Amino acid sequence: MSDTKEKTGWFARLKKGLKKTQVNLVGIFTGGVVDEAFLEELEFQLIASDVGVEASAKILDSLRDRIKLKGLKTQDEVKVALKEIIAELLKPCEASLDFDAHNPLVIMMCGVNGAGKTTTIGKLAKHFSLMNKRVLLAAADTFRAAAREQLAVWGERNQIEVISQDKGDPASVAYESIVSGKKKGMDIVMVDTAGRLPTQTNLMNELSRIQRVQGKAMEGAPHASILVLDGTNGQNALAQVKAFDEAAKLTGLIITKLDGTAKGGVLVALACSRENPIPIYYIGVGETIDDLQTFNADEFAAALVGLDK
Ligand SMILES: Nc1nc2c(ncn2[C@@H]2O[C@H](COP(=O)(O)OP(=O)(O)OP(=O)(O)O)[C@@H](O)[C@H]2O)c(=O)[nH]1
Repeated sequence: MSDTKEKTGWFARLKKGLKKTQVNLVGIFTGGVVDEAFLEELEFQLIASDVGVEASAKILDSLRDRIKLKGLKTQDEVKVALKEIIAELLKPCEASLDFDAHNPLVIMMCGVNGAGKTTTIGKLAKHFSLMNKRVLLAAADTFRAAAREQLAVWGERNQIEVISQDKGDPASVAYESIVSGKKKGMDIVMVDTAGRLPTQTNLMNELSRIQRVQGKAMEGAPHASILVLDGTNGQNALAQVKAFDEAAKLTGLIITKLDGTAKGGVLVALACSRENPIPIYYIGVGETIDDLQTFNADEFAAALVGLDK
């Protein structure tokens, strides 16, 4: 995830992944004049990319100021300014996990059904073990047998230990995994939880319980409480963040499937949705392990408007 060659490869993948979102946004930069009609069309396309009405208005205000201040004339100049404004808005969301803060670092993943939790855990576990971290997985999705099996098969293939219980209590799977992780000197314990909808009150309460119980196994656990969001959900992500934050005290987000959607602008909406936006740890633009990378505001903004870094 670090050297320049890998980074270049990732940027190309990110740009390709965001193609569907880019198409409409980039399509309006035809080299014509920068007039009111052009700016209104740009605002419309931002809204269509799920940037949201408020965030789009904010971007356009800043853009108009910059056009005046810097005397921008061409659409190319406006595109660069647009990229800079989006990058500035996204910057507060940049964050990385602090692997040295706790031993083990306990990470809990939650989200709606099919958001990509289990596959993301698999990709991250692999990334972490390539960083020479010892990883333990807790299959606290006791609801769906297939999810447990998916994690078990994956763990076996990658020589990563997975703790699970047949029809067990998810909170106790999480608890026991942390105790075991401490005993075995693991660096990271990752807890998978069952998919649930914000409207399923009993399941959201269960998530709160899974979260609370971890603190009994280790002070401050889970140290990272991550909501995995399906990028194709667009603006619905905002409601999911609110509900899961209330239930699981989120520390960060991972946004998957940005390759399958024209709604990639939702990251800007998330960044603008509150004064202290929830950090974005990783984003996913495909099915392979290399398609999940740390979130970088500059790269994302450039890829979104179809510019090079
Ligand atoms: N195209 C694409 N597909 C992805 C990405 N991330 C995950 N997926 C796919 O999304 C599907 C659902 O992923 P899962 O990991 O099973 O989702 P989950 O959240 O664990 O599902 P539940 O256990 O039902 O809640 C799988 O087919 C993944 O391969 C991504 O970034 N891009």
